[in-house]
Amino acid sequence: MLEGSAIQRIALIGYRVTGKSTVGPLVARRLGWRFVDMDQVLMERFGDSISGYVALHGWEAFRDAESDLLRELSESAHLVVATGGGVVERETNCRVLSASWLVVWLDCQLSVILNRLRLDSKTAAQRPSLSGLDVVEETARILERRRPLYRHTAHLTLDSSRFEPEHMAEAIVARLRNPSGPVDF
Ligand SMILES: Nc1ncnc2c1ncn2[C@@H]1O[C@H](COP(=O)(O)OP(=O)(O)O)[C@@H](O)[C@H]1O
Ligand SMILES: O=C(O)C1=C[C@@H](OP(=O)(O)O)[C@@H](O)[C@H](O)C1
Ligand SMILES: [Mg+2]
Repeated sequence: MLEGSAIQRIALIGYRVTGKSTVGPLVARRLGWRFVDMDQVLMERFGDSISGYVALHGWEAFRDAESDLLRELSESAHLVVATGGGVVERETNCRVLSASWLVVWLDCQLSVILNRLRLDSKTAAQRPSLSGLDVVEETARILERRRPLYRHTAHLTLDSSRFEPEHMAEAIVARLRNPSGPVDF
């Protein structure tokens, strides 16, 4: 487990639409730290949407770029990062995160995820199909596979189906200031 005084960076992990990109800036603002959304940086590097890039180059190329960026960010201090939902697909990423970040898993109920996926305007450009299956089947299957990876990698878990973004940001800051506090909300 990380020591409180050693925590220099916070990573938000979790499935698509669990609120990583929404909660991250709220945490950074409270701490006076920098916020980075990995998907935004990757789209700037690609000069393309995630959907456009994956259609041309495939998921492995996306995962390579994502892993390179995570390693780069792991050199910085006073940083809050919203990862992409698939960052845990690479074991090396999980090891890097657990070792040198305070990792917060935003968990969420399947029904809420499906609803947010349908409503969120970023879905078409930033969340291309992972499997070719229909979205309900894909989400259920991939969530089941990833949940143990998120759980294993995280130091703190918050239920994004139950809490508002501001409330979760508050809980994350409280955990940073008191590392022996509760690990689940
Ligand atoms: N705790 C929450 N309660 C209600 N809506 C939320 C919550 N967190 C995120 N949302 C909404 O869900 C959508 C996806 O959020 P986003 O931050 O982009 O998720 P992620 O980065 O995890 O994919 C947005 O429309 C956002 O407003
Ligand atoms: O679930 C995934 O594998 C992905 C999630 C997306 O990010 P969000 O979790 O912010 O939607 C984005 O990184 C990309 O489409 C891959
Ligand atoms: Mg996001």
